[in-house]
Amino acid sequence: MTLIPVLDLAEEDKGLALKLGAAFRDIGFVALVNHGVPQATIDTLYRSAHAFFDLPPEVKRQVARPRPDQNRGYIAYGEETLARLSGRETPPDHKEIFSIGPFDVPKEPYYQAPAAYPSFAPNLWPTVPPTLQPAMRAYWHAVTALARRVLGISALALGLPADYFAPFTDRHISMLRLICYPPYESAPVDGQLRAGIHTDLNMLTFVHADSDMGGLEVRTRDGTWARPATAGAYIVNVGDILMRWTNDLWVSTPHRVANPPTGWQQRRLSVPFFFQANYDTTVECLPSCRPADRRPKYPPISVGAYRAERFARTAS
Ligand SMILES: O=C(O)CCC(=O)C(=O)O
Ligand SMILES: [Fe+2]
Repeated sequence: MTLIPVLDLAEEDKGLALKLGAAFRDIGFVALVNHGVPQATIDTLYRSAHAFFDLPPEVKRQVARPRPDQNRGYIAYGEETLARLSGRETPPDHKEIFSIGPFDVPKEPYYQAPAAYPSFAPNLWPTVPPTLQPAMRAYWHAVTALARRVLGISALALGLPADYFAPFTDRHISMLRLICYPPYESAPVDGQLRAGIHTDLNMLTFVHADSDMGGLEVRTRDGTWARPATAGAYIVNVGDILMRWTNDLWVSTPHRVANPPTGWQQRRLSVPFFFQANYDTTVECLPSCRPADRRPKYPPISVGAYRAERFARTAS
């Protein structure tokens, strides 16, 4: 039995919608093949990411994250502990990160208003390697196109018109991360993982990774850990905001990045794209998810307010 269903995007959206809806209800994850993101765009991104993470720490720190509430720039080893998102204290994740958000946004009040912060905080582009910025820009555009297709299929799966989410995502505040999971120099300390158990806060996440050794693991409903084969495929999962939007019909499933076998000497790179709706989108139970006899589980909330609330709870 395959626990994470594999969907072939060469098929028609209507048929895919049935499979996607079932997977997002049951496990909250799918693997996508024939996804349309050009292999050359992916390869160039990995090459640039390797070159960046190979740099000495002091060079990477030239683009260090300016403030803890901004997901921008270089986040060094020791600075992120994903298990904290659900209130667990663990050693830090064994990883380092380079992160960007939207770029080339118009100089208009929508993007500069106080409510826009930190969704449109400026990016910090490294000058070395020079290929990194163009590679990330090209990848962002390609993976955004994939996200738009999956959003359309998601809307169909929810009994909504294919373009339902378009007005809520036309100024999306997504984040693209390059994550480097280095080999362990000494054995992991008790409770340490490459990334601790967490759920994603955003709408839909699209993960591509260059290796499954010490890779992604997904908690199934019976508490066991499933290991999707990421090689070449996109692993797409429902995040907390989409779970809330669907009134918990679709699940935002806990996952983690496991430690590799003892002595494993290779780094793993992953490039998660955290697709998130416009900051001023009101997330309230979708019409097709409204229970007939009861009130929706959650009051309406804006994407920006939701983020601020979750951040405040985990930052202390
Ligand atoms: O590296 C991966 O495969 C997934 C990472 C992840 O789940 C996250 O950063 O939210
Ligand atoms: Fe995640």
